[in-house]
Amino acid sequence: MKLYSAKQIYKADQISIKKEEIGSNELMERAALQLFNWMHLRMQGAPVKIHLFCGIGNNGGDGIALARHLVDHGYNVEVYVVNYSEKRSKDFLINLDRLKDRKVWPHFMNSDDELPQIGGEDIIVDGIFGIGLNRTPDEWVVKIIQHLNNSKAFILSIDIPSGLFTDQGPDNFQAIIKSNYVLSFQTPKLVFFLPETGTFIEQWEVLDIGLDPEYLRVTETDYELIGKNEVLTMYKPREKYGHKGTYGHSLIIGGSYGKIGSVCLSSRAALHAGSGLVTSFVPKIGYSILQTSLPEVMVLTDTDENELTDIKFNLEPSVIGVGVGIGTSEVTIKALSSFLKSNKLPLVIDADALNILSKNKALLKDLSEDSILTPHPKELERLIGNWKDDFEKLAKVKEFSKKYKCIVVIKGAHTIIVHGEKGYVNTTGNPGMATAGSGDVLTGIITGLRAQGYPALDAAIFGVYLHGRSGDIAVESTGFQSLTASHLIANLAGAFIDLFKMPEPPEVEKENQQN
Ligand SMILES: NC(=O)C1=CN([C@@H]2O[C@H](COP(=O)(O)OP(=O)(O)OC[C@H]3O[C@@H](n4cnc5c(N)ncnc54)[C@H](OP(=O)(O)O)[C@@H]3O)[C@@H](O)[C@H]2O)[C@@H](O)CC1
Ligand SMILES: Nc1ncnc2c1ncn2[C@@H]1O[C@H](COP(=O)(O)OP(=O)(O)O)[C@@H](O)[C@H]1O
Ligand SMILES: [K+]
Repeated sequence: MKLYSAKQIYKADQISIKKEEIGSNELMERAALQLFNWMHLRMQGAPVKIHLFCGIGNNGGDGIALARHLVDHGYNVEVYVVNYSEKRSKDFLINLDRLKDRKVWPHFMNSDDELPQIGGEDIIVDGIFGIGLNRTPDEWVVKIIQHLNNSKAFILSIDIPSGLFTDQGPDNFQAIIKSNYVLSFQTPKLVFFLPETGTFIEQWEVLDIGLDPEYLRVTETDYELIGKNEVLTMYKPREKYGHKGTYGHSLIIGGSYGKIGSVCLSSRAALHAGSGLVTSFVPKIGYSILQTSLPEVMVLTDTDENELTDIKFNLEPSVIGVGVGIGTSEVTIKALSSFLKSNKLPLVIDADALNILSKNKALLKDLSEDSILTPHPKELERLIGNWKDDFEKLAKVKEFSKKYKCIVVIKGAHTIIVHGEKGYVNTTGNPGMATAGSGDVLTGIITGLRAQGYPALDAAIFGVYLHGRSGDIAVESTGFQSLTASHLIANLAGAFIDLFKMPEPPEVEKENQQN
């Protein structure tokens, strides 16, 4: 699913109005009806108090139009206009008049002097600012926003939590509504998925207001949301006459004294991801451990007992996953440096290999083309330096990706895969995956996919999706706390099978089928 910028949404808006020969207020009416239907379906006329806080732009206009529908259906409504500017939008004014026709008089708020009382069981509809926010709100508006956040009421935001910029980082975190639910028009916004701003959204849903499908289809976006539909097109079926050679050979290079487990996890994950053959290259200390715990995996060893000192092997793998558990000792840095200098094979680079690259930036130019780097936030910071907000981070990663012709997997709650100017935002995974070794499993999965001939970008995107999906399947039986990295491997099979599961029909349809 594409993630459109505010500029693109406004463009879609204009094109739709022109093509359909409708007024902009008709589009607002569509939006308001969608909002109303969503609420009405869930509330079924319940006499709960609904406080609608509306700005003076089109987001506020949506709120005012929604208020009219709620009033028409007998809901218990209180409307407030947060009067932060004299420049009221045309469609806001049209809808304000329509509301007044129903003898509903909003409270106009020009300061934070009189903040309304809001009960814990009430509902707040947040229509103060939408995607038109272009500067930090005034202090008195921030106070109102704080007042709403401090209430115990359920907050439903129209389009985007008020105070959140669509395409830039926030400068005042106090000025943002903390939404329980966001009903976002046509497209979710990138900020819903970034670590700094994603915390302002508990749940979101897209309402289709029928913006011009042609424009939406042909318009390229900087970011895409990755779900099942997106990865299904990448999936490579197994061939009837395929043999283990068809599905590639993964070489996992890693480990040091006390950290052989990471290599076990990566190697096992590569196998479960479908790699035809898997070999692990470890210090001697890892030999018996791997041979006993993973009979399917072949093992090569360094000349040193405890750490990697000389990475040499007599085989031609399809891809190499390097870095898990290697440490950053001088000898290992040397071994990795000379390996990278001579290597031409595709790479997946993780953990301490990334830390070594960070300390020895000259090595970055030795990476084979389309190498996949999988840093967690701390490793990323070492690699690209710190950032002022998530947008600066993304811009820096894009530059890095272009400069070194590599793919960067920014791991986190919504992992983002960056390739040049484009970012792919993953939707699977859960906080249970914040556990030791979880990243080692991801390295193995991506390596295993790359071995099977998936292009680098597909391997990174599909690998991240599968990793998260197996976490989501695992958590159903482990709970968040007890999920371990090994569960992620055990449930990878389920993640593959789930790709081809038909979606469950809604309950209503199931009942109809039975009758
Ligand atoms: N596009 C679509 O498909 C559809 C969109 N729809 C809805 O429209 C919403 C966008 O509406 P919008 O453009 O009127 O902007 P909105 O967010 O209401 O802000 C209002 C104005 O406030 C101003 N302003 C900005 N920051 C400020 C600040 N800190 N303090 C004070 N003032 C500030 C700024 O004007 P300025 O003062 O800069 O001239 C801005 O224009 C969108 O989110 C959705 O809900 C639907 O109706 C149907 C179809
Ligand atoms: N809250 C979360 N939601 C979803 N995925 C998460 C969350 N926390 C961590 N993960 C995933 O778990 C993995 C953790 O990787 P990493 O920090 O390298 O772990 P380790 O070094 O222990 O192997 C990443 O793939 C990350 O995206
Ligand atoms: K809003």
